[in-house]
Amino acid sequence: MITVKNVSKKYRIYHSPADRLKEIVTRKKYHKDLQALSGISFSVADGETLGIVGENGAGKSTLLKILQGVVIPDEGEVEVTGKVTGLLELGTGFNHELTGIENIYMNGTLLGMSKDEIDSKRDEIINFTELGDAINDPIKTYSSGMLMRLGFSIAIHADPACFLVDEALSVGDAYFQQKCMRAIQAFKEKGGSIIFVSHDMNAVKTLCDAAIFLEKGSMVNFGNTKEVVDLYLNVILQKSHQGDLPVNIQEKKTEKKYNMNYSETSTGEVELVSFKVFNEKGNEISYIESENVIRVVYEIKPLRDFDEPHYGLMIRNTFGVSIFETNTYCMNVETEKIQKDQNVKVEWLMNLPLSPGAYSFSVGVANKGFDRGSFEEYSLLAHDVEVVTILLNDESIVYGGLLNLKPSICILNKD
Ligand SMILES: Nc1ncnc2c1ncn2[C@@H]1O[C@H](COP(=O)(O)OP(=O)(O)OP(=O)(O)O)[C@@H](O)[C@H]1O
Repeated sequence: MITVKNVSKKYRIYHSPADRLKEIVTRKKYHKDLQALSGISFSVADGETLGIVGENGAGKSTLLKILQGVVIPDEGEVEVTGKVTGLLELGTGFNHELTGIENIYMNGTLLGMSKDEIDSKRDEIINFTELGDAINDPIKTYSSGMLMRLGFSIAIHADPACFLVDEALSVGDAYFQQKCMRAIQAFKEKGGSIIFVSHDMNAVKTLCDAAIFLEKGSMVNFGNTKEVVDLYLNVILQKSHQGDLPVNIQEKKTEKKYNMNYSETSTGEVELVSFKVFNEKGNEISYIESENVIRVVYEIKPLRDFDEPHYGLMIRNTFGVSIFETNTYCMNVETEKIQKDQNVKVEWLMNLPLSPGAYSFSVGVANKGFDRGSFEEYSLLAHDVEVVTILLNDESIVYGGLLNLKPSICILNKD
């Protein structure tokens, strides 16, 4: 169990090391303060995974360092039952002149392991790294991926109560990253808590039970992962929008025109008038068997003229993970200019080879596309306007995973 109460941290920024000295000698202020964290409070129960999201410089690493005891907060308290270890800033706690094995002893001791404990886990730690003979070489010869393998292996074997995971994990190759994720999952199943910092929103949604959105050191939101991540993505969208009007985020509650509660990021220049899903026979549906064709129809009302409008659709699973998303710009579909109050009906026809479950639909309208799918103006993003349940198709093969890729297979029996 981790409890963080009202934690704040200020850094002093000096232009040069000389300013630090001048300040001591003259007792005049030669620094400016940077509030890296203010008034952060949350708790993480045993077996729970908490995600932390936020833009660069939001204070995520500072918070992790405080939890690990590497940085002392100016105010507030952190209570941890047990040990906190993790993979922060590759190479911290390592001596680069020493070998991999020597560093296991040194770093293990720093993480609170006794010599006997390290002796007993030494082979397990080495085997997990799969570094082979390189474990006897000084770690100054290691690549960042090799350092990460060593750091992760020591940290996860140090018997922590809470494991901190940040972007350092991403320097590992795909094989080792998956191995780490399996080890983290096993740690969680044994009742360990995890704090996960990532810019990969799909990973946060899949792994975390709750999430925190940090902005400029303050907690903007703490709670349901999907809601926190959606809010974060909406804020990012607001910042990429270059139009004259600001994009506002609102929680919409409407009469049953479409789904009851959905969140909308909008400039107020486009309204979603209706949203419906039909089967092949033209009946409106809220459930359908997998691998059937659906027709999605939505109508929008522009409240101003658009020169280069584009229309998008996104399908997400119950974790909020995007299963498929695209738009007319990405599909190279030419669209016509639209004028104020001239409603537009957009129809999508597609097959849904998705595994059984509930899926939500989101609608986007933007103006002036560029690059591989960015827009100058994000006029409307209405999340989760409708939910459709996909039922098992008895005629389908039995498969696991998110969707049926309908493979063909060829087996050659050699004599
Ligand atoms: N040792 C330090 N001295 C001075 N300022 C610092 C120090 N460490 C961090 N900061 C500042 O504190 C703020 C928060 O930094 P932090 O590294 O915690 O952000 P972050 O959310 O982890 O960012 P990123 O996503 O880029 O890793 C930033 O403005 C950063 O410049």
